[in-house]
Amino acid sequence: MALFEARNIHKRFGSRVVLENISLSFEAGQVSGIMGPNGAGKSTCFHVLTGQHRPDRGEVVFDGQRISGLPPQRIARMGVSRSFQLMNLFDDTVVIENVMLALPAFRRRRLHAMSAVFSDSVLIDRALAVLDQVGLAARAWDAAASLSYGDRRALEIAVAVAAEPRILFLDEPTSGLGAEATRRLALLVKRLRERYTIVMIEHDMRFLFELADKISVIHWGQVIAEGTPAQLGDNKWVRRSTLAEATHA
Ligand SMILES: Nc1ncnc2c1ncn2[C@@H]1O[C@H](COP(=O)(O)OP(=O)(O)OP(=O)(O)O)[C@@H](O)[C@H]1O
Repeated sequence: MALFEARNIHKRFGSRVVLENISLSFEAGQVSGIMGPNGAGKSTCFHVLTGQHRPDRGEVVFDGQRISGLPPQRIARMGVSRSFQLMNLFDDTVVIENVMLALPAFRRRRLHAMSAVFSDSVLIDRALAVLDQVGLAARAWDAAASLSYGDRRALEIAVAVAAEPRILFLDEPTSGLGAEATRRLALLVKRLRERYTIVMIEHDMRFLFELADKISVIHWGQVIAEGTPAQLGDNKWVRRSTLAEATHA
């Protein structure tokens, strides 16, 4: 059975139906991708999967348990972590603090003063281990605001990873990144896939096709195609988009 499933999801805003009847499944240990044109409903779908939106019909099941309708914080505590399209970091702090605040051990200790947090070697070691996973351990004590755009994206992923998820949702991880930062992010996702089940929305087809085991194409609020990158290479919509991307590159 898949680790995570969406079954017959329907979502409308007022009279606008955004998701018609979406079914998706993500296998443990795989990287799954979601692609589709602007406005197809990908972000809405992500919001439904991770609990920010409640579906009007259908259900979301994680590890055999129905999670649709639960508050997003509860879903997160069950092991579902996500990054957001807009970076969501504390800029007036150091890099490691962003990670420490997201550690379950931090919440369990109920430490309120940051000075207490910084003298807690267990929290520091755990946060450093997380930063090491994303290649930022050497920047731990630097100001968060001093990071490059690519490193900020890696820190955002570290914050999602700090929650010790079983499944990691990444919302357009390459958005705003240049070629070099995108290449480094691809290496990071390859490292993270050893530990986590990953689902990502992505516009960069080259990135997605290099990393994903399975890709679902969403269009008009429906899944119009699904398969391995090799299987999707022949899909009419995918070929058109790849061609468009190549001619704009
Ligand atoms: N909270 C909302 N209220 C009303 N309409 C919304 C809301 N959220 C999204 N929509 C509409 O739903 C449609 C799908 O939006 P969504 O952001 O899910 O698409 P997307 O595939 O992620 O697009 P993009 O690739 O541009 O990010 C759009 O027409 C959008 O205007």
